[in-house]
Amino acid sequence: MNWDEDETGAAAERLVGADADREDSAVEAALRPKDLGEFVGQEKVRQQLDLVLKAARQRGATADHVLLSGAPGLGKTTLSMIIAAEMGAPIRITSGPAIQHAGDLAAILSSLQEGEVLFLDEIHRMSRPAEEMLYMAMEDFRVDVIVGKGPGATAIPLELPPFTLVGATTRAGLLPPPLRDRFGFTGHMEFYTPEELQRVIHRSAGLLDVTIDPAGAAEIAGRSRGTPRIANRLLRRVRDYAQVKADGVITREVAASALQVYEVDARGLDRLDRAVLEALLKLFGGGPVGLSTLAVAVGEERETVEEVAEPFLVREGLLARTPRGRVATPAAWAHLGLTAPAAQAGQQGLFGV
Ligand SMILES: Nc1ncnc2c1ncn2[C@@H]1O[C@H](COP(=O)(O)OP(=O)(O)OP(=O)(O)O)[C@@H](O)[C@H]1O
Ligand SMILES: [Mg+2]
Repeated sequence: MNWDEDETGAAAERLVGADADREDSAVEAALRPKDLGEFVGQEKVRQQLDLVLKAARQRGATADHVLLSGAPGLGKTTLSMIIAAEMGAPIRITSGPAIQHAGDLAAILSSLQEGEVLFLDEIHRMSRPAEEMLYMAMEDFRVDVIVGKGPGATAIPLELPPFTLVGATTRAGLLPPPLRDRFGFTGHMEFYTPEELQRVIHRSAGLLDVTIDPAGAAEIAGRSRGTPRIANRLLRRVRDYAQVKADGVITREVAASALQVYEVDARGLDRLDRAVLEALLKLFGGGPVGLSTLAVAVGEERETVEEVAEPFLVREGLLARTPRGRVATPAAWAHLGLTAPAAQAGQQGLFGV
């Protein structure tokens, strides 16, 4: 969806990138679960949302505004569509960056039907004036439309039908508190467990008419970085391989060979991730080393290393950011099959081991 925005080239083409690429956008519609029952994992959010929606339905009311926060590819857009489907309501989809002026938002709000779901993706990227208009719309179902300019400008109040705002953000921390407070329910999406991803993969394989055995699904799940979008993408690449090189059936061996071809390793690290780790271990003895030095060593921009490779390495407990620089953890040495030098052993206290 946002492959051409604030992303480096390296990030945009990554097989293990969490943002949607063009192909994803085309096939995702077909793979999206249509109701809460089909939605895999996220037990807590699902249960809570189920209650919110059931209660609203019983009262014959419009559901409260919902905020969904979580990393890219975890199912925020999917869940917003499920909310509309569960409420039997139409859905209007827009995004923060698409709303440049308060007038853009006023136009959307004033054309909503009663009970409609308004999905506002990347809500943290909305302009300030639009955000303020949204406060009033969410709370009082009313907006003030400003007509004219300067001293002669007048505010014309406009009543809105009750609607449900579903906001999505990858950065809940960036939302101003007044906006956050106006949501009746906030769902925090977590990364998926390998078992949950396995279920996602089996489900998608069924829809794509691909034969896969449980071990094959487990192999792909383990490399999908806790993210259904990546799981679905890897499944499609493995399917290509299975079709060309094997008899079309995805087994553990087929999945592992395919992902080796695509340079996605057993833990979901790709070439860039491994290059960063290898430089850190082999050239700098595990660190600490400054970000700029590390970036030069792998021939990448500082930002690419910091924003594209590091977050996952940190999440996986392979790399730590310390005030003195980047440091490899014992798990990093183990993952690359290398032995930490003796001096490194003394640093292990850093990681509580
Ligand atoms: N719980 C789930 N069960 C099954 N499939 C899922 C689930 N969550 C996400 N998916 C699949 O993952 C893909 C990405 O999901 P979605 O577009 O909803 O993510 P997102 O959180 O909106 O990402 P972004 O932050 O990039 O907008 C979809 O194709 C969907 O089919
Ligand atoms: Mg989305």
